[in-house]
Amino acid sequence: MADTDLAAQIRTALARVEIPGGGDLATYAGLSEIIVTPGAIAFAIAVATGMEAAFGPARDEAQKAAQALGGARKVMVSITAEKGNSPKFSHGAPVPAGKTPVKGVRRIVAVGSGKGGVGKSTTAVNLALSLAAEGLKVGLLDADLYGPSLPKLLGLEGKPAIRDDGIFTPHAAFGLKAISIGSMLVPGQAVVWRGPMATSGLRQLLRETAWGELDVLVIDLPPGTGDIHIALFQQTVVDGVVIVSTPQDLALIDAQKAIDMLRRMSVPVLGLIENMSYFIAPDTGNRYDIFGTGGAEQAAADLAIPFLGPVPLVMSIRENSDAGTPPVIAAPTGPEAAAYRAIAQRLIATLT
Ligand SMILES: Nc1ncnc2c1ncn2[C@@H]1O[C@H](COP(=O)(O)OP(=O)(O)OP(=O)(O)O)[C@@H](O)[C@H]1O
Repeated sequence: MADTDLAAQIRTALARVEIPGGGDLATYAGLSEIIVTPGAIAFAIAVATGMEAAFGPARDEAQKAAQALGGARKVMVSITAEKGNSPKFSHGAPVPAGKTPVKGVRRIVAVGSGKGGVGKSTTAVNLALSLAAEGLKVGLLDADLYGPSLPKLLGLEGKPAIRDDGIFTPHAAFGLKAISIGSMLVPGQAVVWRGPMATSGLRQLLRETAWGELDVLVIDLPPGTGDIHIALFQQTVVDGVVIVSTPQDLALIDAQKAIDMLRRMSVPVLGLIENMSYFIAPDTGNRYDIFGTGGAEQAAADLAIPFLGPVPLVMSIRENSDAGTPPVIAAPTGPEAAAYRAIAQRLIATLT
């Protein structure tokens, strides 16, 4: 059945779900678009602030109705308090209480960037693998719900298995436990979830995955600062964030914004990684500091954050990543692997 037909069938079924105050969910103005992918069904019910609990039974019924039609798909129905009515998280506001850890996970390190395309996902994958190479049990979560790249970078195939109790079994990839919303989409399909659905999707990936016991969970964040970041940092104990930047970007205006947000939300900034820092010629192996040296250290010092190290600009990083074999696995003794390993070691020292 086409995804749109299934969405329409679900909407029809929601006509039998009563909502507080009379009426049914299908015609309720707060019902979002119903998103259907090969692995998931997601929609949100926007309610006035204070009405969240009253809508609980309607949500549960909606969940059942969607599950009955959705087969093996994972159903995510979230209730969200209407934006206009909810308290704003504004500059200088105190961080809300209620951050909780993730069961079985000792440390959470998120990888972020001020803007897109700086190599954040590539860095997150190779950093996670380098932490594993230091003997840690490592998980990797692709929280870049709008542009998931983990399936490609790790060569993940197929959807993650879902247990009878609805919990995801993560993929095993080069010794990591990995999960990505991208695995639940068909290739080329864009995620068009609006804020509340995206944050609820992230919450489920984070909390309803069988991580087992992990020393560290690395989270690949979306670029910039948005709903996903705020939701994650409000709800979850994150040990810190690593910021990836490129030398061209070292005015660091965008990174500065990300750091400001982290500080306001009381999330430690673990340090700066300078990606595509210097060039290694593929033929001679010679190093060229094409952007000069010392800029990143200086920028990190200006921002009062630790400098975790540079990663060279190497053709093989792109080629191996595109082929689904991370560079630290493809060439474990190469200069790129050494760079990621040095960063992982500094990070471990920062965390312990
Ligand atoms: N050090 C490097 N040397 C060579 N190529 C690199 C390096 N780091 C990343 N790349 C390449 O740059 C491109 C962008 O990298 P990546 O997808 O990791 O960026 P991103 O910041 O996560 O992007 P997005 O914002 O889209 O999620 C990819 O083609 C990747 O292979």
